[in-house]
Formats: sequence, structure tokens, C-alpha cells
Amino acid sequence: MTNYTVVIVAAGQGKRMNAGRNKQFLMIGERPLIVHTLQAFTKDKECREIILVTNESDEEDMRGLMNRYKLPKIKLVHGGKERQDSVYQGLLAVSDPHLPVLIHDGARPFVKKENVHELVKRIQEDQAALLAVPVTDTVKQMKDGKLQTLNRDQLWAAQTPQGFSYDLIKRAHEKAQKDGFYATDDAALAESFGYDVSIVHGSYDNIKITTPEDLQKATAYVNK
Ligand SMILES: Nc1ccn([C@@H]2O[C@H](COP(=O)(O)OP(=O)(O)OP(=O)(O)O)[C@@H](O)[C@H]2O)c(=O)n1
Ligand SMILES: C[C@](O)(CO)[C@H](O)COP(=O)(O)O
Repeated sequence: MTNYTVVIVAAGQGKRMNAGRNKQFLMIGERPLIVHTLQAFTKDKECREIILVTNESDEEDMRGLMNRYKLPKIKLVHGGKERQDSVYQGLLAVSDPHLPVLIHDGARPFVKKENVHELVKRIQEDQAALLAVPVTDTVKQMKDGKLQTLNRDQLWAAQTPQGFSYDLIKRAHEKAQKDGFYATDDAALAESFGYDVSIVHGSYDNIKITTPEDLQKATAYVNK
């Protein structure tokens, strides 16, 4: 196995959760969402450094959680307006540019260690890879007023972590900034930068907690 760094982005507003505060602090079972996510990495010996990207207004509460749950090796930095801006702030704080860097949503608390390790192994060969799962619904596209059905065999739902060699993803972010290009994930930046990104089959349990219904599902998952 190879050591790696992880940048965990948690500097969103959680608007779709509509909880009146950043969803990262909502409880899933006995622990806050972000603590589940952080522990997935603090418990992994291969993880050398954790950069947690947070809102300035959440910093004190985040530090409180780090003390309360005795979470080691975490560096805290402030995020930006969009997810992509927050990731870039995280990348700037990485200590060792020679390690592969994983980028993970704070809002995905159930990532599995075996999937993380498979991803890290893949980055050693391919430089850019992400966890994803085959789409299980039939997906329709409304284009110019005409409904079309996409070929499901070619569709994958992107998850995080997404992993890269450090130089590649830093340069891809800087090119995107220069071009004013914003995407909803980091793999899209590597793709637009001309790199082949490979897929590592993830787990359907690795959900992103976005809406109140997701929070209910997550609570049922930890209580099962
Ligand atoms: N400016 C931003 C926006 C998002 N994120 C993080 O990116 C992850 C994925 O984003 P999403 O689930 O969309 O979270 P929010 O942006 O918080 O939710 P919403 O879009 O509903 O406001 C989350 O862990 C979120 O905290 C971030 O660090 N900085
Ligand atoms: C990166 C991501 O988790 C891939 O599924 C997702 O795109 C981030 O969430 P957002 O709602 O698109 O900001």
C-alpha cells in the first residue's frame, strides 16, 4: 500500500438540507456527520495527512469536534465560494506534493477503506481516478424539447474520493481558474485538462448526504 493525503471539503452551506446550519454538524446516530467522515481517514494508517476545509464561521465548532473526538493529524483551512474553490484552498495546504492526494466530500460519511485503498493503488498506475457506481435507473435527457433515453450501460454516478497525483490536479485547477471553468467534481477538471481518468468501482453505500431524506437513510444505515 501507499501513503496518501486527503483533502476533505466541508465548507458548503447545506442549503438543500435546509437545517438552518451547515449539515456537517447534524447527528447521524451518535456522532455528527463530519466526524463519521473524518474517522474513516483518521483510522487509516495509510493516510498521512488530513486537510479539512471549513467555513470560517464553523472553525471554532470544528475544532471543538476535533478535541471532543480526539481526531489526530488534521490541518484546518478555510474554503471558498464554490466547492471547486474550497478544494483548491485544500490543495494549497498539502505538505507533501509527492504523495497522491484524494479529494473527498465531508458529506460522504460511509466511504469504505477497501475502496479507498483500491483507488490509491490505481492512482499509482493512472495518475487520476475516481470512485463511481453504475447508474441503476433509466436516465432521460430533455434536449431542445425532445426527450431522449441515454444508454445506461455507459453511465456511472461519480462519487468521492477522487484521487490524483498532486501536480496534475493542482495544475488542472489552476487551468480551470484561468479559463473560468467550473465543474461539480475534480475529475471533470482533469478530463478537461486532457487526462484520462479511470473508474474504480465504489459502493452504493457511499451516499452523499444532501437532503433530509438522505439523513434519514443514513440514520437507518448506522442503526441497522
Ligand atoms: N463552497 C463549498 C461548497 C461545498 N463544499 C463541500 O462540498 C461537498 C459536496 O457539496 P454538497 O453536498 O453540495 O454540499 P453543500 O454545498 O453544503 O450543499 P448545498 O449545495 O445543498 O448547499 C460538501 O461536503 C460541502 O461541504 C465546500 O467545501 N465548499
Ligand atoms: C463531487 C460529487 O460528490 C460527485 O458526485 C458531487 O458532484 C458534489 O456535490 P454537488 O452537489 O455537485 O456540489
